[in-house]
Amino acid sequence: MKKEKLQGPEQPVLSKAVLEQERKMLLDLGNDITRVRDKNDLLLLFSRRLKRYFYFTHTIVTLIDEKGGTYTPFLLDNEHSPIRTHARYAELVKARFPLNEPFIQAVLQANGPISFLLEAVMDQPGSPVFLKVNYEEGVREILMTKIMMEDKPVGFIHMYTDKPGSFTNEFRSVINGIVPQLSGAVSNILKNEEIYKTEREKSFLLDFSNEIAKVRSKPELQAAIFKVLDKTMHTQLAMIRVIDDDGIHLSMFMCDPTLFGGAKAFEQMSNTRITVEEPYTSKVLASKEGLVFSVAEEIKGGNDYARLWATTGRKNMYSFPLRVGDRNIGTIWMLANKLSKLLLKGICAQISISIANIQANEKLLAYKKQLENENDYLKEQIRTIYNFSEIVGNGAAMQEVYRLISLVAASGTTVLVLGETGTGKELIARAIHNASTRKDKLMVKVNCAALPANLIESELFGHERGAFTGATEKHIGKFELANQSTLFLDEIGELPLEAQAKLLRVIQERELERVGGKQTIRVDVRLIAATNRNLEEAVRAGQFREDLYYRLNVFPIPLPPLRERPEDLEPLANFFVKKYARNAGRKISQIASKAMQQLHSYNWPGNVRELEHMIERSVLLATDGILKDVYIPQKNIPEKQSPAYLVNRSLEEVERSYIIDILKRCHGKISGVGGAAEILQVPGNTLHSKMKKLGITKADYFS
Ligand SMILES: Nc1ncnc2c1ncn2[C@@H]1O[C@H](COP(=O)(O)OP(=O)(O)OP(=O)(O)O)[C@@H](O)[C@H]1O
Repeated sequence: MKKEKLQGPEQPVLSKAVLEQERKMLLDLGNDITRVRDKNDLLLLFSRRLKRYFYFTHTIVTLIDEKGGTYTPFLLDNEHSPIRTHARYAELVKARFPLNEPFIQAVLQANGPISFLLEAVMDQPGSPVFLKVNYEEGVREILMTKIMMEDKPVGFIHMYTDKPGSFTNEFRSVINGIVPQLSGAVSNILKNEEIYKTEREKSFLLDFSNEIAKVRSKPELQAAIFKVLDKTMHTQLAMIRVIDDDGIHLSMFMCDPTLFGGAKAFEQMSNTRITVEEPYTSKVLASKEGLVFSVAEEIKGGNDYARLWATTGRKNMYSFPLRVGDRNIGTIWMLANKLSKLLLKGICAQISISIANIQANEKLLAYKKQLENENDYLKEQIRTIYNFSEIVGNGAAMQEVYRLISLVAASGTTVLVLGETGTGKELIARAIHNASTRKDKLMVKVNCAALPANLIESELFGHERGAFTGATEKHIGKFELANQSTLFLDEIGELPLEAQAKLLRVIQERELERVGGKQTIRVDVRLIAATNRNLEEAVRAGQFREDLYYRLNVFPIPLPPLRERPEDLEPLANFFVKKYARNAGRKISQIASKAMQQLHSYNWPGNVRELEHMIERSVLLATDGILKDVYIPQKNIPEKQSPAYLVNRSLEEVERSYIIDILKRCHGKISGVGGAAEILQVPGNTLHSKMKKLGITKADYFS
């Protein structure tokens, strides 16, 4: 060590006047300190007071870093410091000076203020550069004293003069007396700063948390992160990597592409899929509160990434594990000179939750999409496998019908199709049959309403030759015909009570005897019954056996009337236009919107059958390629039809009105003596089919 001029710390003998001076100064300073709001004001007041009594150029306060090892400027005298214009000033005010060098060690070991001639110490090995800089600006001597807090040095007061010898005994004695007060003030400032910083950080975190709570998607999260890093942390995101579902790999989740100015190396790096074992990543993931990598140190250590980091001019790479609870979900990387740990910790916690939410949301959306696709696929499958292609209508009501069909079709369960006349009950029965294992055999249909009461049994169960008058041949009944297939009992509600009892027995026993026969015949028949009647009411009215009702009502499929599924009207109308235009060899491709409106305004008591007939008629009457007119039934049709009324009506309409008229006259009796079929001179069955074709229901002739 070069020879240095050490003054004090021996206690000087002070005159009364000096003591008085010191007391007054301490008092003044005490008052000042209570008024100080800004930390630099403290130093200014201190300098000004002191300058009233002593000569020196300027003063600064440095603080020892928390972790020790260095000290750094804290309070600056921006008014008087001669080095403010020095080229290295900006560097000096931010610098960290090591504590383990002889100059500052001498200060630490001294029991009070200690002064040095700069010339003597500035060139010593390890001496802080501010000594030389001050010397270059004309400063010649420095007086230093420790600031103590709870018996520990926390910093230093530096006082400088351009006139060696300025730091007299009196001066040093006053400084010595002032130090405890100054320490208290510095300590208050530090505490206040800490509180203020914490408050500010908390408020930033609150703002960020509010912002991030609104985030629903990755781009929104990116915007929120970029904003907080830029505005609050004054840094940029280098990268966020998230751990893949396999728990091993990490993929790039987000980065700020502007940070490295589109460097190829970054692109390469971000596209590389790394694992949790990658040395840096594993260190970060294992760390409790993140790691800071010094860019310079990393370059020295041969870290290739660090060369890229250095291009930003920032000193450190901050990396934090992204965690939700105890689970690591990724890592975040930011380049900065200095970042607040508390703030980083809070921000990373929020980012972690947000990423986890977005991932969960993305998974949910993907799952939903997959379910939707599966649903579409299954619907399509149901339609193709079960061949519902001839059934038109895709509205919610029909979807439910298709679902029920697909549930029941493969089983042998008895099905009861319920719905108004013309809603498509037979179509549904066929669809069930076609989707069942019995599809290779024909479905057998019996219309229970169309059979004369005395023939029903024979029709269903067959008869032996000579069983009754007219039974000249053995007759195989529909049940036997439908063995290993499906028997469709249409209009089951019309079955006479006697036949109901027999039917019940066959259903229960799965065996029958032909009328007039002795032999028991086992049958394997799947039953589908349909009715437009309210069977429960019929049971209550004693018209339908309760036990049979329960046997049939195993799996009911209700078919909604057309007026309750208007969404199906247009597809159905278009379907029938195509069908009947093709049948008639006509080129009609669409229905005019006015006609469609008319269709929608009608409430379709005869349901799809009525619509079908109306379209068939309209197609035949159409004059060009667009169906402009539909023939909606007129209400209040006069009882007596005048010839004028018959004008412009189709043959079918006239036929329909005529049959209804006759049925009305016969009080609804179709076949037998005095029945409509007799008057019209056609067999009962023929009249029944005709009525069905023309959509004539009981409502027409009983009204
Ligand atoms: N969804 C539909 N898609 C295509 N055509 C349909 C549809 N529903 C009914 N139809 C047609 O309407 C007409 C009447 O249908 P179906 O005979 O099945 O009705 P229903 O309910 O059995 O009538 P009823 O009670 O009078 O016996 C048939 O020509 C049928 O093809």
